[in-house]
Amino acid sequence: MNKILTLVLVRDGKRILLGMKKRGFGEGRWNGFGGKVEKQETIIDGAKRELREECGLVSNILEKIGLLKFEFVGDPQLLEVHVFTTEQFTGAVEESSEMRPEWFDTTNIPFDKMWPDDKLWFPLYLKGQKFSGYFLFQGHDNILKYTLDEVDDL
Ligand SMILES: Nc1ncnc2c1[nH]c(=O)n2[C@H]1C[C@H](O)[C@@H](COP(=O)(O)OP(=O)(O)OP(=O)(O)O)O1
Ligand SMILES: [Mg+2]
Ligand SMILES: [Mg+2]
Repeated sequence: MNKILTLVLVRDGKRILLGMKKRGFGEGRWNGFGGKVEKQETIIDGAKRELREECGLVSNILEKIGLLKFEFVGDPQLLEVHVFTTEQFTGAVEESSEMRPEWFDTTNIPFDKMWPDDKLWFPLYLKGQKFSGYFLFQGHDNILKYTLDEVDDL
């Protein structure tokens, strides 16, 4: 069975909020906010919870914009990441034990310090296009092959 995760990208006009991952999977990389969906919660509730836990923001209006599947050579379990965005949120941005948040201009996204797939699908996200992708990784730095499609519905 796939491992289900969420990823939330917070926008404020031309700025995007990213977090520097301080520990665990993806440590040292900028990313949106998210994580594992727990057994008793829906995917969207998991996304809202992770957003609140990791950067202090509360949003009840998350738009689903992408579905990304990741496979790692030698690991039979696929990661299934449900990607959301929001421009409507309350609360104050706060650093958590997992993430150090920072606003970036959308013309200055730090792709060299992000997961390597991000530079492939972020342009679709930034132009408002929904997407679905699959990436086969060798280790955490090399994409061996991938597919990425623009979709109307997720
Ligand atoms: N390749 C790639 N690109 C972009 N984003 C991601 C990946 N792989 C990923 O896993 N992710 C995203 C999906 C999630 O938002 C995080 C990974 O989840 P993680 O933060 O480790 O899970 P949590 O549940 O928050 O962690 P703990 O609370 O258990 O420490 O990265
Ligand atoms: Mg997380
Ligand atoms: Mg978390």
